[in-house]
Parts: sequence; C-alpha cells; structure tokens
Amino acid sequence: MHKVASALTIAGTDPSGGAGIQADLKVFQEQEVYGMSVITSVVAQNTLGVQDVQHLSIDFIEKQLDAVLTDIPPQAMKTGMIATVDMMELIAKKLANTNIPYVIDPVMVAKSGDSLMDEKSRQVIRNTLIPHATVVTPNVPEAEILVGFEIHDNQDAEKAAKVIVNELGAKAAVVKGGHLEGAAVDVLYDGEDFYYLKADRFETKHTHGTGCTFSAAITAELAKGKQIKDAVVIGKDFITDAIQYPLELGNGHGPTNHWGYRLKSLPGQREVSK
Ligand SMILES: Nc1ncnc2c1ncn2[C@@H]1O[C@H](COP(=O)(O)OP(=O)(O)O)[C@@H](O)[C@H]1O
Ligand SMILES: Cc1ncc(COP(=O)(O)OP(=O)(O)O)c(N)n1
Repeated sequence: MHKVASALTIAGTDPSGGAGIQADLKVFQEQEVYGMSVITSVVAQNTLGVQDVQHLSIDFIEKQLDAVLTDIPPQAMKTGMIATVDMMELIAKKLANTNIPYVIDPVMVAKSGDSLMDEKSRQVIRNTLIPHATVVTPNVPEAEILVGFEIHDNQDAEKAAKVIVNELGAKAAVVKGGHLEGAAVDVLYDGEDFYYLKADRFETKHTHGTGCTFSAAITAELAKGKQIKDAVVIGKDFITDAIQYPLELGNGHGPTNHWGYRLKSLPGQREVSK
C-alpha cells in the first residue's frame, strides 16, 4: 500500500480546464497529492469569459462535503469560488469540526470581469471563513475589498496583509502582486514576519486561473506537512513556471502550464527576501 497525502478543493468548475476545480485537481496531481473536490457552482466558462453560472443547492453541497469528510479526511483544504452567504455559512459550520490547514482564495471576479461572488458575500467572507484560514491569498482588488483601502504598492500590500491577519483573524495572508506593475511581487505576512516573493513579470495573456493554480499548489504543500512560508515559496515557484511556459490553447486568456514546474524549476530559484 502506498501512503499519500490528500487535499480537498471546494470551488466552482471551469469546463475549459484552466481555473476552478479542474485546475486545482491538476495541480494536486502534479504535486503528488491525492485530490478530492466538492463543487459549489457549475460555471459555463472558457478562456474568453463566463457565459453562465448555476449554483448547487446547499443541501447538495453538504452531501458532497459529508461524502468526502466521513470517508477520506484530507490533510489540507482550499476554497475558491464560494458565491453566496449560505455556502459560506455551511463551510464555516463544517470547519468547526476540523483542524486541518485551510487556504482561502477569495475569488470575487474572474479575469474576464465576470462576478463570481455576490456583493453581500464579499463582506460576509470576512467574519465567516477568514477567521478559520491558515493562508488567505487575495489579489489586489480582492484585498482592497477585504480591508477597505486602496493598494498601490508593496507597502500598501504589507498593510493589507497585516489587517487580514491581525484584524480578520487569518493565520497568514499573501497579497498577490499580479495586478500591480513591475516585477510580480507577492507579500506574505505570517503574523511575525513579512516576506517578499519576487519573480519576473512575463508578458503573456495566458493568465487564466493563475490564482487558483497558486493557491492549489500552496494547499498541496501544506497537505504534505510543509510550514506556511515553505508552502508559499513552492507555490510561487509553481505558478511562475506555469506562467513562464504557456500552452497554446484557447482564443482569450489561455490557461497556465501545470507541467511548467516539473519541466523547469529548481528549488529556491525565486528570490525571497524578508
Ligand atoms: N504576468 C505575470 N508574470 C509573472 N507572474 C505573474 C503574472 N501575473 C500574475 N503573476 C503571479 O501569479 C500569481 C497569481 O496572481 P494574480 O494573477 O494577481 O491572481 P488572480 O488570478 O487571483 O488575479 C501571483 O503569484 C502573481 O504574482
Ligand atoms: C470556477 C472558477 N473559480 C475561480 C476563477 C477565477 O480564477 P483565477 O485564478 O482568479 O483566474 P481568472 O479566471 O481570474 O483568470 C474562475 N475563473 N472560475
């Protein structure tokens, strides 16, 4: 028998395979973690945008959660697209009975501009899910909504990460710099230290699902027992390689390359500074 770590993603779908549940499961597989999934919303989308969304009932989401949690308890979990307050409250209820690392990618709006979380939930996520989080990974617009001020540079990102940890109750936060200019710098705060995770910015339109891929890689590493900072550093390497070696797929913002890390990365390749 082979012993393997397992991880759970609770999120929406992307039939074109670049974001959501499909991306998360591919990343778990790449990182040699047994992947499991609970679907919250079925999304008709591709590299060009979101065409339609159907939310599953709370009752049915709960049945999926119970099916997984009572049979194969994961070593770590993540949430992505959690579109409604009812979904958040259900997940918070289930989390009260678990003590595993939990990564929140607070998905609010897709790159195409389509909304993936309703307005009320953007506020409610702060006191339902975030207090349970081991790591929260907002992009700049998401972090601005969570903390209530604008983020223009790394100093603002530091302040936002600090609010998410010290005031909203997460254990750690990574404010991602994909939406800022210059090098792709993400700011991690773990309640004690700040770390700048820096990579070159690549000129590419193939960025569909970057946030999902990054947070899934972090979740996989936490499932394997890595400490928060080490898991985030590996996640940064994983997403950087996935962006650097794009796949020629799709007519819009194409997917990232989940094989990029396997093909290229050497541990410690990215610059990390305190
Ligand atoms: N063009 C790029 N080149 C290199 N890294 C990027 C680029 N765009 C985003 N990233 C990185 O991808 C990760 C996801 O960030 P971001 O795109 O901001 O998230 P989201 O998909 O949630 O909007 C971060 O580590 C960010 O720094
Ligand atoms: C079902 C689903 N979940 C999340 C996203 C957004 O993913 P993200 O990684 O932020 O990338 P973009 O879509 O913004 O490129 C999604 N599209 N679908």
